[in-house]
Amino acid sequence: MTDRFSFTLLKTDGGARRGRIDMPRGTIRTPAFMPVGTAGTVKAMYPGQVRELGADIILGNTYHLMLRPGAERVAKLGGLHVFANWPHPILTDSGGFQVMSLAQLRKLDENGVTFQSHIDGRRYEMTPERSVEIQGLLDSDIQMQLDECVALPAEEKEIERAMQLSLRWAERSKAAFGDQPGKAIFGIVQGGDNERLRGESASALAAMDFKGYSIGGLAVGEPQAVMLRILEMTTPILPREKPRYLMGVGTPEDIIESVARGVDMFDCVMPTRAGRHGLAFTRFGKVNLKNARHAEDHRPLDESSDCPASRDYSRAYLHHLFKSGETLAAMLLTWNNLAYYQSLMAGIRAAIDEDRFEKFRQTTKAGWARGDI
Ligand SMILES: Nc1nc2c(CCNCC3CCCCC3)c3[nH]c(NCCc4ccccc4)nc3cc2c(=O)[nH]1
Repeated sequence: MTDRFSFTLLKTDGGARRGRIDMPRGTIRTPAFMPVGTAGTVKAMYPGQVRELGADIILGNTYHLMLRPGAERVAKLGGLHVFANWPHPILTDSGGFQVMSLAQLRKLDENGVTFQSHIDGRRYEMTPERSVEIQGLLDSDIQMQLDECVALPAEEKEIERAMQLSLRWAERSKAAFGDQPGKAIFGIVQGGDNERLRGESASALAAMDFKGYSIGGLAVGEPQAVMLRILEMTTPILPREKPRYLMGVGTPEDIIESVARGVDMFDCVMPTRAGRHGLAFTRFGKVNLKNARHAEDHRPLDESSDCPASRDYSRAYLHHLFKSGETLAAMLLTWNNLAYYQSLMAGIRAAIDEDRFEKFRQTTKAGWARGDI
């Protein structure tokens, strides 16, 4: 065990990196997929199940928790790990991205963002300092600076304004975080789809000596090719010996292509949210179980899987559960999807360990392309 945050780059294979983050609450094997939790655990899953699937770390939801039950109350109840019975590492976002996508009547200025709760209309002010305070009250292990993410496409001057503001907020967030050896705060690279601005953001943040770096401002409406081009020119500017976290990404294909371009950590609501809506991720591709073509298909999603949700239930039964609006539908498909995502990450890590990542990438993508499954 360790009393401080440390990242070890164990191996590289082309652009892909295999690493490990050691923290007081546990070790995170990278490349890592981090399931998104709402009140600190993952919808339709038991914490123990999420852990058994191989998740070393999950996301907590700063925006949601600060509104209800409130960060101070979570602290009074022992912090998020105790509250939600997840004793392993938790990463929290700063909340700014969610404010801009979920809150009403939000106003952003130099000091921060003020908004009204979408739950009860109460007014809040989120500054870099308050965001760090909230993430501290949640007892988050890996915290994010407050930043401003612009949706794409956007004007260059708008992207530049938001990127420069985010750099000033990076300084304030890091100052507010201070020195907490067992925890980390990450800077967030912005700059939209503009390579000059991305370079300025990444270089300035690298000089601020954060313990890790998030790549923000992507998966916000740009084509995948644009996201990958930005990754290609951003990761080489970031310190090699620190972890890179691509925020909000993504599909299995996004993940494998981003690993190839030097990304270590991922989060996305896709496997959990899509699972609740009937979309199954498998090694053969995606299956929409609400589609009538599954109504009499006795095959499971993947008979060779070691996940009961993928192996022990027919597509016909899953189709029935979704058509009937049964709770078990969301439980089984969330379980299948997280099992698939974690098995993909385990396959990526093993492939890098054994110098066969490129072969793994081609074989895995070919499996998805099998079409009618
Ligand atoms: N600070 C910050 N966060 C970002 C996030 C939120 C990452 N997930 C947090 C997580 C916390 C707990 C609750 C859930 C969210 C992003 N998510 C996406 N794309 C998602 C694209 C997407 C993918 C699938 C479905 C919907 C949307 N781009 C993002 C860019 C940024 C960014 O620049 N700055």
